Amino acid sequence: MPEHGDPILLPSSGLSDATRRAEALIPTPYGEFQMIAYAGEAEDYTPHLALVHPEMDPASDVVVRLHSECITGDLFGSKRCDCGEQLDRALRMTAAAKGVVVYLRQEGRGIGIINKLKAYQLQDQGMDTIQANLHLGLDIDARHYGVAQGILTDLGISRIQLLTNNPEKVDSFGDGPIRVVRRLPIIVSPGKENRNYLRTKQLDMGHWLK
Ligand SMILES: Nc1nc2c(ncn2[C@@H]2O[C@H](COP(=O)(O)OP(=O)(O)OP(=O)(O)O)[C@@H](O)[C@H]2O)c(=O)[nH]1
Ligand SMILES: [Zn+2]
Repeated sequence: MPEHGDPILLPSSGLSDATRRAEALIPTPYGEFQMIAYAGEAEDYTPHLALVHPEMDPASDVVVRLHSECITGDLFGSKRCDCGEQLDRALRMTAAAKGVVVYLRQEGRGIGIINKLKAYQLQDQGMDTIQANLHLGLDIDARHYGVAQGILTDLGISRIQLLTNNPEKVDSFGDGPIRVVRRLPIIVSPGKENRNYLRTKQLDMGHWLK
C-alpha cells in the first residue's frame, strides 16, 4: 500500500504543487479502494482522486484507468456519452486486477461543465462534439496527463496496463518514467443517444473503436 508521502512535484499538470492531501478506505459495490486526494495547497474543491486497490502491487504491471471527469455520465448516468459505463467497467476491472483508477478533474475534456452544457446545446442544433467546442472558441481536447503520471509515480508504479481506446492517453506517457506495457480496450456498445458521439471519436479523433 502506498504510504502518505512528502509533497511531490507533478510535471506539466496545471497543478505543479499537487500533493497527497488526504486518504481513506472507501467500501464500494466493486470492493474496497484506498481513495487518495491530490491537489495544490490552495485547491480544495477539485482534487484529482486515485482509487487504489488495497493489495495493489506497484512492482507488477498494474492495470490502470485514467478517467476524465464527466459529471453528467459518471454521476447521473447520461446516455449522451460512454463515460458512466466506462467508469463502471473500469472499477470492476481494477477491483478484479488489484489496479488503480485515477479520476482526473478534467470535466468535458478540460473545458468544464458550463462549457460542456453549452456544447451539448450546440450539438442539439446539429453540430458534432468537435464543431461545438470550436464554435465556442475552445480546444477540441484541452486535457494534459502530466498530473496522472505524477500520481502514478507517487504510488511507486512504473509499468502499467492502460485501460483506454484513446491513442493520446497512450502517447502522453512518451519516454517518461511510466511505461505502458499493454493497452486494454474499454469499449461500450453504442446506443441511440451516444452513437454519433462514438462515431466522431472513432472517425475524427482516432479512437480505437470498432
Ligand atoms: N467537450 C465535450 N466533452 C465531452 C463530451 N462528451 C463527453 N465529454 C467529456 O469527455 C471526457 C471523456 O473522458 P474519458 O472517458 O476519460 O476519455 P476518452 O478520451 O473518451 O478515452 P477513453 O480512455 O478511451 O475512454 C470526459 O471529460 C467527458 O466529460 C462532449 O460532447 N463535449
Ligand atoms: Zn461523458
